[in-house]
Amino acid sequence: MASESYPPPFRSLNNSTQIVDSDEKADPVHDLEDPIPLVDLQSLKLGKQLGEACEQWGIFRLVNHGVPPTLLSQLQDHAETFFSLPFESKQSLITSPLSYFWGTPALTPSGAALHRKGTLENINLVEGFNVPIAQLNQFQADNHIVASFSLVLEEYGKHLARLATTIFEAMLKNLGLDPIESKSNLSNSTGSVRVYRYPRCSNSNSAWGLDVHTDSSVVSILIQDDVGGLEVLKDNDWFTVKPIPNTLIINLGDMMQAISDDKYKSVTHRVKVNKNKERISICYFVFPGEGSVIRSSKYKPFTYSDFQEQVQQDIKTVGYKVGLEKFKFSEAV
Ligand SMILES: O=C(O)CCC(=O)C(=O)O
Ligand SMILES: [Fe+2]
Repeated sequence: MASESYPPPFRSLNNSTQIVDSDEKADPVHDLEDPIPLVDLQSLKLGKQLGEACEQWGIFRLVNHGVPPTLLSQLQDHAETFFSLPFESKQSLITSPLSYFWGTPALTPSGAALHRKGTLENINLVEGFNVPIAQLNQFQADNHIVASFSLVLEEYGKHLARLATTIFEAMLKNLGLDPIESKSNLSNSTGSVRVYRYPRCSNSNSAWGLDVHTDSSVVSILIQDDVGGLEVLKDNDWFTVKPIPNTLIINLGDMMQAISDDKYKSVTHRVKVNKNKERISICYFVFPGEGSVIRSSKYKPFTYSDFQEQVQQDIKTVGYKVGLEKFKFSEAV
């Protein structure tokens, strides 16, 4: 892979003079066959499988999801082609309402990278671009690589909206929540796709692809290539989310944890970089509608924009996202 495709600070990551030490980071990771619960979208037992996975893990693997395997492989091929373009071309080709970023997954509402307090010595080894799906039709793509990628993303976006709605409705049913009252807590017009590339890094202990975090979304829907690196926390143990072709990974985010009154978990996860291979993943995040208030017994009523504002402020001042804790009834704001 031509190193000029990488953001400049990533170009020395495979420098052979770097010390390569053991593969293990501080905490051990369980590398079981496939620990992640499986949910079959076509199964009559969907509600039961889903409820258990959401309560115990906050993440599950979705099968029989109806996204054609050809579409999934097209997405992967387009992402590889795009990321291998020179860094400067990627910066100039991705224009508003899309945005290109690297070094952090934290973005401002307009899509610019939001660098944390005390950063640069502490960057995440990731580059990507953000695509607000509802605004994709406003994107002027003059370059043919980007234009054909955006058509594939538009097609994928329709499947993602369908899946997010189906899963959300099944979760509401499982929680015994009123589907009409809770409907606005998921709005597909807020959906955005992030396409990521994680560089390979000979010293994979030196930095993370993505630091430990929870997603702020209602749900996130993720596909990954065959490299692996995503790890999730359950009951103080880390587990690898293996790459399994044609399966989708569904993560619950902070909004869903609050909507469920803490019955469901917003899963804690992180991404490790690989010593030998770069990795591509494509993630969809969907949020409550604008002005939609989340009410529960654990948290003060809040909207997603209240939450997002608080997160941005915390990243700038404390250096990390504090998250739902800030909205707990017992917390002083
Ligand atoms: O790349 C991945 O596997 C996960 C990405 C992720 O966790 C995120 O964007 O929030
Ligand atoms: Fe995440």
